[in-house]
Order: sequence, then C-alpha cells, then structure tokens
Amino acid sequence: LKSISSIMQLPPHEGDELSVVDMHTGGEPLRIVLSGYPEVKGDSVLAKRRYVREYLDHLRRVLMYEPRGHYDMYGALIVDSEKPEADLGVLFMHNEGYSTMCGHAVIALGRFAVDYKLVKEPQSPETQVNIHCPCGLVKAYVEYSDGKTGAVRFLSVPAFAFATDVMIKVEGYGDVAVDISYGGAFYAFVHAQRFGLDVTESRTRDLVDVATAVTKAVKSQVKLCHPDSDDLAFLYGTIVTDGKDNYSSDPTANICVFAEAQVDRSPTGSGVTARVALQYHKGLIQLNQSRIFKSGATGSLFTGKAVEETSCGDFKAVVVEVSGRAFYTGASSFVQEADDNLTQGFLLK
Ligand SMILES: O=C(O)[C@H]1NCC[C@@H]1O
Repeated sequence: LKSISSIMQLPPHEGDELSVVDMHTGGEPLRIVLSGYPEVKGDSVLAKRRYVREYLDHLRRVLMYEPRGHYDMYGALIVDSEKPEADLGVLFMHNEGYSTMCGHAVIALGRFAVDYKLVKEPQSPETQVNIHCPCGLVKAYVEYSDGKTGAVRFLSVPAFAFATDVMIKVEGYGDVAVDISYGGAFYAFVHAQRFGLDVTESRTRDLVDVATAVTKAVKSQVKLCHPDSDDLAFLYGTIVTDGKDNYSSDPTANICVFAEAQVDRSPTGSGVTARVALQYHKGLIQLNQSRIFKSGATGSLFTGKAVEETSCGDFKAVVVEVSGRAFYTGASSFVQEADDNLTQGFLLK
C-alpha cells in the first residue's frame, strides 16, 4: 500500500490546486473551499456573488461538476464580509449558479468555523458564529463542549409568506394552487397528493419532474420582489410536501428541488424557514412551537420554529430557528491537467 503522502504528490498541473473540506448535513453535501480561489472582488457579499458569477464561474464547474463533483453537488466559498458583526461571509454554489441562502450549509459552516478557528475563543455550551450569507446575516449557534463541536441551530433572516393559493398553469398538470414563501430564498410549495405522489415513497424522478414543471410555471407566471434587493427576487426551487401543515409533534416530510433540478438530500434549511413562515402566516403554528421536518429523499431531520415576529419591508415576517447536524466526510486537493479535455467538468442529466 502506498502512503497517503505519496498519493498526494500531485502531477504537474495548470493553475492553483483547489483544496476543499467535504461535509454533509442530513445527507446533503457541502464542499467548502479552503484555498485555490483568486481574490473575489466586490464591496459587499452580494457584489461578490455577482463577481464570481461573471468572472470565476469556471471554478464552480470544476468543483461542482463531474469528474470531481456530481449533478447534485453543493459548495461554499468563504469570503470577507462588509458587516463588522460577521465572523465570515459566504457564497453558495450549486449545479446552476449561486444561491442566496442555504441552511444545510450554515449548519455545516457553523461547525467548520469553530473547528477551523474562524471565530475567537469558542464558548461552551454554545458558540455563536455570525455568517453573512448573500441574503443577510444569519446567526449560527454551535454546540461546543470538551473541544468538540456538535449540533447547530441558526436564526435566519426575516422570512415571510409572499403569496398563498396562487393558481398557476403547469404544463402537463393543469391548474395548480401554489404557496410562495421566502426563507432567504423564494420557494414554491405544493402538496404531493395533488400529483398522485407521496414525498417519501414515490420515485425521486417523478417528484423532480413535478417540481421542475411547477418551478418553470411559477417563474413565467409570478413576478417576485424582495424589499432588500433585486438580487434576491428569483424563484430558487419548488418544495413538494406531504401537506401536514397543521401543528403536530409528528414529523412532516418534504423534498426540495432547486437550481437546475437539483435534489436536496436534507430537509432544506432555507425551505424549512420558508415553510415555517408560511405555517405561521396561516395560523397553523404559534411562536416557539417546534416542528420536525423530514427529508423525503433520505429521512434526515431538521427542527424548525418561529421565534419572533418581525417585518421585511411591507411584509409581516418571522425570525425562524432551524436546527440540525453536520458531519465531516473528507478533504481533497483538486488539480487540472493541461491535456485533459474534460477538465472543465460536465454533468450527466
Ligand atoms: O438547506 C438549504 O437551505 C439548502 N440545501 C440545498 C438547497 C438549499 O440551498
């Protein structure tokens, strides 16, 4: 057997090595960039998001696409934040571009920030990590004892129901009622039953087809807006639910299909945030009433509750707390060889 260090002697290559740490939260991957990115320019996290989209997108494809990633890979690039209270800024990447919020990533990054000493003196039983996401400042609280990090809860940006029971025409399915809600990103919500599907039992492919058709229809028929920035006013995906929105101590399942038909393995932190805001708006849950959210893809669990009323422009909003656990899976150093004509990455649909 060769030693790890001899395997790690990488051949001559183009450009810098891209070093990453890989984690997962409820089964959803998070590839965190450690080094190898050039300077990301821009005087705000939102401006930096525009910059990477315009000038550094080839690196997203290298890290997210095959042969180094896969269709459903997810990534985080740590950047400087313009907010003095932030411990770090972050940009999120996926199979189609750059999202504005990602709860599963915040849960993983909370642990990562403490373990990799991005925050000063960790505190027990919890260390606060302020993460500046493109949607705004998200406060993560990381369990910490005996030098070990554990579960993470976070308080997201103001979340609000944007529109409920909007009738849209969905190709192949006719008129469908959708709710649209914001949890750092906008999602459309539909009941699986309307399509004769079950969130935990049906084939993922069938759930993806429905969600993709709904996303396409909402994008073309509903104009979104966000009081803070036009950069936030887009539909990120569709969440198909089991419809169990009335309060219960039993878990409620959902599956999130976002970006370019990418399937979240976790219950979706920003989706749980948006769904809790919707349930609160409909009077189905009270402040501080926790619900358990189950991923239709893997069965993994997050907890979510509305903790405070607030506002976002003219929208009545809530602060939502989401909790979950993330785990490390490994670390890699990626290179690109000059004569590799697949080095830029590709995706299989
Ligand atoms: O947990 C979340 O919020 C995210 N997971 C992948 C899609 C969303 O950004």
